[in-house]
Amino acid sequence: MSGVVIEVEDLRKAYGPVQAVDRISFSVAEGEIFGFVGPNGAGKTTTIECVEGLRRPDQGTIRVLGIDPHRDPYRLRPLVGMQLQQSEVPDLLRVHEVIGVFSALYPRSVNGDALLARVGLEHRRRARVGRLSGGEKQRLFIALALVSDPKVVFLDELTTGLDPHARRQMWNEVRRLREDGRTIVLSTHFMEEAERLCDRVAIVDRGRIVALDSPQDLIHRFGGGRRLVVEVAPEADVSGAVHALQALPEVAGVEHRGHELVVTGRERTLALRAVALLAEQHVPVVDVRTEQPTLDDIFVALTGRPMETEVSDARGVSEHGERSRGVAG
Ligand SMILES: Nc1ncnc2c1ncn2[C@@H]1O[C@H](COP(=O)(O)OP(=O)(O)OP(=O)(O)O)[C@@H](O)[C@H]1O
Repeated sequence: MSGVVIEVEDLRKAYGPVQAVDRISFSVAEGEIFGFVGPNGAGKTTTIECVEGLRRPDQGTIRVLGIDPHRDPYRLRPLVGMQLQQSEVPDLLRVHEVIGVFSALYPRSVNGDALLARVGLEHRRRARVGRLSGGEKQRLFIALALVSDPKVVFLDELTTGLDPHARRQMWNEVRRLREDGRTIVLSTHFMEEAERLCDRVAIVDRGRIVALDSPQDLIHRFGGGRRLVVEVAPEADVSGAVHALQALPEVAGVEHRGHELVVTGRERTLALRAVALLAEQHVPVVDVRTEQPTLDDIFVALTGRPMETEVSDARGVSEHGERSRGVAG
């Protein structure tokens, strides 16, 4: 199979008039962390669930480990791990009971206690699911996805609703899955998550992949290059310096905003050359900082609009709301 674990060609799925997935093609290599990033309703879950065999596509071919998930679901099932959504595990069950129930679904499963130790939940073995914190629940869901010791793990919005600390812990868990030699496919609303975690990212918008590459290459290709922001003294006359900067081969553009000069370009030497030139021109510089483009910038560059994350924003607000109520009360 030459290291390709997942191959998807021309996937399409509509719900009535809504074309949720519109001609999506991609492949995932063995040992890769592959991410789908996009706003609510972009089609991430539909794509992942078609690949898992949980939803039937209207069109397209899918192979996971060489298996068609719709023709041969029982052969595929033990080879892939799927993270469940919160609501799918009864709150009253205890952690070890949930692991037991899931283990019974597979002909071969890993030791439940070893699995709980692996995700740092051994001390919560007898806790009821409803008593777990958000981060603990997500670790339980990772454990459940690993019950059959799968080669491929799907994680859909694993960190939505978690605080930054728990989110970072989750990232480490996902990295450890890759260190085991597994292949991971995840979806996220969070550009930072995709940037930090994924080897390659498919940016999805309105049912289509609008870009697919490593985060670094996407940033390099669509990020608009480097930005140097130079704060100058209020009394400085910068008109001559602006012209001189524009003449530098490294410089693509110069914008004068209040007391700041924003210098853009692609070369690594941009900052050094620009600062040296300002010194030569005796421009009094107060502060210099460089700004790197992010995947958020890429989304804007590709779609012409910012990535609105209504669900995650709404959850963020309610999280803060709960926290501030907790502090107040
Ligand atoms: N079972 C369904 N029935 C009807 N429409 C659906 C169904 N599932 C998804 N959709 C619609 O298909 C589109 C894609 O939804 P999908 O859940 O795949 O996107 P997503 O990128 O995962 O979004 P989110 O981040 O909100 O989960 C949306 O317009 C959604 O409303």
